[in-house]
Amino acid sequence: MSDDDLTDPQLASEAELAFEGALRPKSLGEFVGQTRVRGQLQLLLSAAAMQQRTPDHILLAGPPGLGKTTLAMIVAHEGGRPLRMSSGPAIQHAGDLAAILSSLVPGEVLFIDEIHRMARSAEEMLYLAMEDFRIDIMVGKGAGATSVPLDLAPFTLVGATTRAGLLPNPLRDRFGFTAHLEFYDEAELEQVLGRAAVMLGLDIDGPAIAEIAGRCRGTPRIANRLLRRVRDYALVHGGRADVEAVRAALDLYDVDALGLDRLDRAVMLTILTRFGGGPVGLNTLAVSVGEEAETIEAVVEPFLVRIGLITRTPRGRMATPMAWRHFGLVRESEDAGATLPIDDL
Ligand SMILES: Nc1ncnc2c1ncn2[C@@H]1O[C@H](COP(=O)(O)OP(=O)(O)OP(=O)(O)O)[C@@H](O)[C@H]1O
Repeated sequence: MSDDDLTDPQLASEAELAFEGALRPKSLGEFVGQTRVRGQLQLLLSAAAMQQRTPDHILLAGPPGLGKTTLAMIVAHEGGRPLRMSSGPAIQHAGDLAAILSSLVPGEVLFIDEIHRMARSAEEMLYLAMEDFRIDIMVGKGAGATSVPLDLAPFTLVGATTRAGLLPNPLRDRFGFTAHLEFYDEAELEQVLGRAAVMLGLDIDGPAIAEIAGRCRGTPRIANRLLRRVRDYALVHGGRADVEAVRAALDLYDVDALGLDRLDRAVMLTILTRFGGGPVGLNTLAVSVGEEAETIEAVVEPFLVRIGLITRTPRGRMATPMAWRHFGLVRESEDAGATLPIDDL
């Protein structure tokens, strides 16, 4: 994706990485929202500190951009522990994992992002490492191969996944605590934005913050990204970041009042105007929009379903009454696909 793809919750670029790093909350107290998860983590970390032991292994599950990496950093920071960062795709052999595990220092926090994408052989090595702080290393090949046990320093594994369902049960069961991160509500996003604006030294008013919060799809990463574009807009136009500036900046980047982008709108308008509101099957929809079915299913649809613009039925995707209203269209009749703008009625 490009840096301009403002509503993609995945991390975009090196520039964004640096920007995010500067805005990341450093403690649980600074971390906005996710009240339940924060309380649970606080308890887990405090109990470990009181008993002077490494905290249990933690699994953070949830969609991209909701704060999993940030929480892993906080777990290390709150306990004054060093942090090692890796990711599933970087661990393609058991040897990759053995190299990391054998060099951990006592109490270190090991963060593995996208842990569901780790190699199967490494996963199996991780079971023993998590349970007994030990791994077996195979030395030699064929009939002469022997396994040599290696003791590890006690560590806390923090795994992050956007696809908790893909993790094998033996791995999932070895985490002492699983946190399910939820999308943020608008009040929480306003707090995220307010905090980021202060850190950026941006002069922005409350209504402008609320306007951005409504468009960022419940995701702090998108909130911060939209704020960056609004800051640019205010800078170039030499004005304050007020509601007008937010609307102008986000209209320029094709992010509408609900946070829909160009592809979301193409999908919705296809369902509404070409298929009379549906039901329409995924593949037919994908061909009509000119996009991969997988992209529609994994990226576009979850958000449209979540905000109530479409429903999934056994016969395909259907637009809801809210969708007709949002696009200013009405369904002409049950069996006809044609639509008329509300203004024409
Ligand atoms: N609760 C929060 N309070 C304030 N800022 C947050 C919060 N959660 C996330 N952020 C901000 O959103 C950005 C993205 O968060 P983070 O990288 O932790 O998400 P993630 O869930 O790890 O995403 P991915 O799965 O793509 O790695 C960070 O820059 C962070 O500043």
